[in-house]
Amino acid sequence: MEDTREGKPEADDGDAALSGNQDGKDAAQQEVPTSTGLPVSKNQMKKMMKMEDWKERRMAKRLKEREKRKLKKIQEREGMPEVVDDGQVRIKKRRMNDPEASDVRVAIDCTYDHLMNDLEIKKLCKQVQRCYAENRSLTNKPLQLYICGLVGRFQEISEQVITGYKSWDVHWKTDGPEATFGRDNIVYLSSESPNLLTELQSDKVYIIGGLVDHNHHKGHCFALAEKHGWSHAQLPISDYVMLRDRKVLTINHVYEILLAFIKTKDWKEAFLRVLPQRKLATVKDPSEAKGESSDAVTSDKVDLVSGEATEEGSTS
Ligand SMILES: C[S@@+](CC[C@H](N)C(=O)[O-])C[C@H]1O[C@@H](n2cnc3c(N)ncnc32)[C@H](O)[C@@H]1O
Repeated sequence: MEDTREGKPEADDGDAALSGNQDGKDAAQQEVPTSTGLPVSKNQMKKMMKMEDWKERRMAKRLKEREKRKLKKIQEREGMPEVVDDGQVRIKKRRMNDPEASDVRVAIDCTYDHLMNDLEIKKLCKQVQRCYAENRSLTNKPLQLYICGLVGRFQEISEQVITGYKSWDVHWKTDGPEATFGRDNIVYLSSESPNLLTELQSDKVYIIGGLVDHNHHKGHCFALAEKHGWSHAQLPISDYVMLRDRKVLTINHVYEILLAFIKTKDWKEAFLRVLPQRKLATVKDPSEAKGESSDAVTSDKVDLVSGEATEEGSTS
């Protein structure tokens, strides 16, 4: 079994960091605000970022191994070609202009710099990177992936954490969604919307809020869509599966669900493919789903373990 302790940074010695002279703090010990509102020293923030880095590397390694196993299975089943380049074996990746690519447009709206600290923007970059990797995977049919708001801290941090992002096969945009696509073409995705998404149309652009906020800004994107008069919709989760807790998903899970839906044309299959087992409480019978309309929107606010109504929590 993999030794997950390998390369793990030292545990947070926040107490030590805080035990210095509080009056004469040096630069490294100065406090910086966090999204929780609790101040932490620069040292602690550095350690948190290091720990985060380590977790991401470990996760990336696992994902890579999982992807390798997945691809091997596909190759065995479908005989997908491996491209041999300078003696290196590479797996051919999908491109957005492949003949089999979808013309459905999905954009990640990265205009929320002002609501995130550096660590959260870094997580956003990683989730965007995951969306891109999934878009290129042979297991999927690529969507037209747009990334809006490539300016400011999002751009600076992307440059630090994503090697070679400029040459990615995505549509990079500096403006926000309305300036890029026009008000009438937008469907902003939000778990708070009372509308359920049923189909994906090529004349619309489906916007995912690029906001990693651990739900500190609950309902922010929905309020924004309402304010600007943009159409909005939530994924039809409640019609097909019951979640253990909240239905606010990560950016990459939302993107992967859209990819899976484009591939399978089946929402239930898309949710089951993407949502982690631990998130699922139960799977609905499709006949139950038929005829359920927006009433179903409220049904997953019932905790299936306790049977009580829950306040949606936050991890995204
Ligand atoms: C981590 S969530 C951000 C939550 C944030 N508090 C907000 O106001 O949107 C990232 C984005 O994923 C999309 N999203 C998450 N769960 C969703 C759901 N159940 N249905 C539709 N979109 C969802 C939304 O576009 C959301 O802005």
